[in-house]
Amino acid sequence: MARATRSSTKQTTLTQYTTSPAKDKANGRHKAESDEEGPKHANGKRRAPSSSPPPSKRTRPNALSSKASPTAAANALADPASESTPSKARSSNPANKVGNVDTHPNPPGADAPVVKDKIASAGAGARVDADPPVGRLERALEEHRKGWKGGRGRGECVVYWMRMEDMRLKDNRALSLAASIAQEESLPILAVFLFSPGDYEAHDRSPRRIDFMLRNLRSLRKSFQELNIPLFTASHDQRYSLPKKLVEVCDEFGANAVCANVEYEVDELRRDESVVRLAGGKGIRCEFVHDKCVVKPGLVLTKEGKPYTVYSPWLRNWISIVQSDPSNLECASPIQANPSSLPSKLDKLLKNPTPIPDHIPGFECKDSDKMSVFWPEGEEVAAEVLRRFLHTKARKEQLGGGKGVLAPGEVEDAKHSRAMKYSDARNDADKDSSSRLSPYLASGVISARECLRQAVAFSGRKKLEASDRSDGVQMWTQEVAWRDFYTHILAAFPRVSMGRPFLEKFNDVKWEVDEEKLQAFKDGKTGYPIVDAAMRQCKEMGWMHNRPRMIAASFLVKDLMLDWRLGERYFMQSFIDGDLASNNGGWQWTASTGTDPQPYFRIFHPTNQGEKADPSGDYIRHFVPELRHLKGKVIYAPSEHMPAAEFKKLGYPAPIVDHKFARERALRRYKNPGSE
Ligand SMILES: Cc1cc2nc3c(=O)[nH]c(=O)nc-3n(C[C@H](O)[C@H](O)[C@H](O)COP(=O)(O)OP(=O)(O)OC[C@H]3O[C@@H](n4cnc5c(N)ncnc54)[C@H](O)[C@@H]3O)c2cc1C
Repeated sequence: MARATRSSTKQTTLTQYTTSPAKDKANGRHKAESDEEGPKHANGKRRAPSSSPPPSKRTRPNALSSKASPTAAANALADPASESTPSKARSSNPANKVGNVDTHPNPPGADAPVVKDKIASAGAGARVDADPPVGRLERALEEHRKGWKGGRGRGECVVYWMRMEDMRLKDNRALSLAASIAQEESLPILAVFLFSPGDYEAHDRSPRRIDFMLRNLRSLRKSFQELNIPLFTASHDQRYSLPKKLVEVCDEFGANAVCANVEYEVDELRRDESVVRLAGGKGIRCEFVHDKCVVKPGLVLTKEGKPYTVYSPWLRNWISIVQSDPSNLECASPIQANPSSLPSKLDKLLKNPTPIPDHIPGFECKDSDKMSVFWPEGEEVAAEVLRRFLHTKARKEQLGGGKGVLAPGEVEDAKHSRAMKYSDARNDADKDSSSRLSPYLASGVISARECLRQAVAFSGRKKLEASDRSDGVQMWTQEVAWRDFYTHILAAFPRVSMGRPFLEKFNDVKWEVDEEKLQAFKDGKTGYPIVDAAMRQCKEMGWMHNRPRMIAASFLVKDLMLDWRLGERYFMQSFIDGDLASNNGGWQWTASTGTDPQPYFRIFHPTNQGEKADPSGDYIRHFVPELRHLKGKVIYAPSEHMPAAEFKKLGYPAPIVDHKFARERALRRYKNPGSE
């Protein structure tokens, strides 16, 4: 019988979603922030980030009426005029249609207008922040639990609804919970995965991310089969009616209960709220549990009980919560196999599984073979990627995709491993200095808890410590915490995912509209070698080292003066590790519009940044072959250092913008949003 120990199936509930954000004046730091240009105070210190003005008025959350009918809830979710995450244009895919209203009115390629359409109004943003969807889901669950009078009594299974952010069997809270309910009710587990192209489209999912999802799902199907657990798959085009589809599947297989891990994007939370009402109305027990973050969003609060908006004090609080409550890092109970004899429908499904397609139409991954080498799928792979980070040395030949994250030739050396050297080397893009776990964490192929448990065990400490930035492992722990931080921000201030800047005062910053420059940026042809190497790494690997991500993002926003949302979107559409919270957080930090952002007057110099991020120049040489014969400093700014005729022979573009001019323009426009 599939089962798990209930005690370790952590089922956390929301503590508080406040009605006004903190005016947190504490001075937080983002990684690698000290080498930008910018005015200094007389004491030599750079100015602290400006504090973050909240949307002016917030109202108390409206408790959802317990009398709301399932249909009403479903209709509310399906209302195209509701403040859901705005969508992008892709095609005439029927998924774009809600009733007769086309939710994606712009033709593909018209990037600038599409981004405009993705921006919710200030009012809509403030309203969604005032009553965040995660709180609404929690309240719906509470009502559901209170009103629960037992299920159908004669159900045939318990459904674990897997989604694209929790693609693992190990340390999976919703799966463990499903297993424990199944054990109590003496029922088998059924795993369900519903493909939702409309959601992938609305969230700018990249074909590589979708391909990675499909590859992992195939690997998981085998693991499920070994446990006699059938996996049901189906594709559903109308994303707003996905809750209905799920409940139909539950009905078809006679499910008593359905369990899933919470996803923190606005649309997903609204969808799940609808699932609770629809399924509850049919006598199906519903459980959504917190799993993505180490500490549940809503738990790390200021003394005033408000969400933090600055990283450093948030981190201190986060660490003390993790240290004082070991259950935060506890592994969810392993599940056991289903009984050998299954109800006939499940038995049939186990023997004749529903298909996992090669691709999802509209998301064909042209370089799937290459991606499978760079980023192989599966839980064992993720575990080995983590092990190598902790135990093996950095390699120059691994700066690109090479033979992938599991390329042979690794050198075991726990004393000088990438983790041990992380404090000093994490910003070096010219070798594999970081873990490269982000694709696995973003798809939930490994849990953040597991990463931290392994890091603690490796360090020989008894508990998580993360205060010492000179200690590689502790420093890395703080990076994993950024993932929690940005998810907490998304949960508490959901408007950030609706195109709204966290610092509303920067909403009016004037952006350029320049398709040619945008294209040059995407193609890695800006004439700034470090930016071009970064953008070509993105094209080549579907991934980028963190430092080049920051440099490239800064170049788009502050040098080209193009809307940060264009870059946010392009990264999501390109990366295999696309995660809405981290991507949005990274872009808003760089654009100086986010929580605890890079102050607007500190502008990366793309040439100096090249020298810092790529001290050997090998990163540029690898990704920009036109420059592979250049030696010394010339590689960071060839047009400046070489005679014009020599430079021309390289076949490499001259800079598409003058940095000095661009810097002054950015300072002007940020200082007085709305002005030229
Ligand atoms: C503009 C921009 C966009 C970004 N978009 C994404 C994205 O879509 N998905 C994504 O996972 N990360 C994103 N990041 C964060 C970061 O760049 C990547 O997580 C990191 O480069 C992944 O490499 P790694 O796994 O080797 O990281 P490591 O340095 O080994 O860190 C370990 C893990 O910690 C987490 N992490 C580290 N730094 C950050 C950070 N600044 N913010 C959030 N999480 C972090 C990641 O899960 C990462 O895998 C973005 C950063 C910027 C500046």
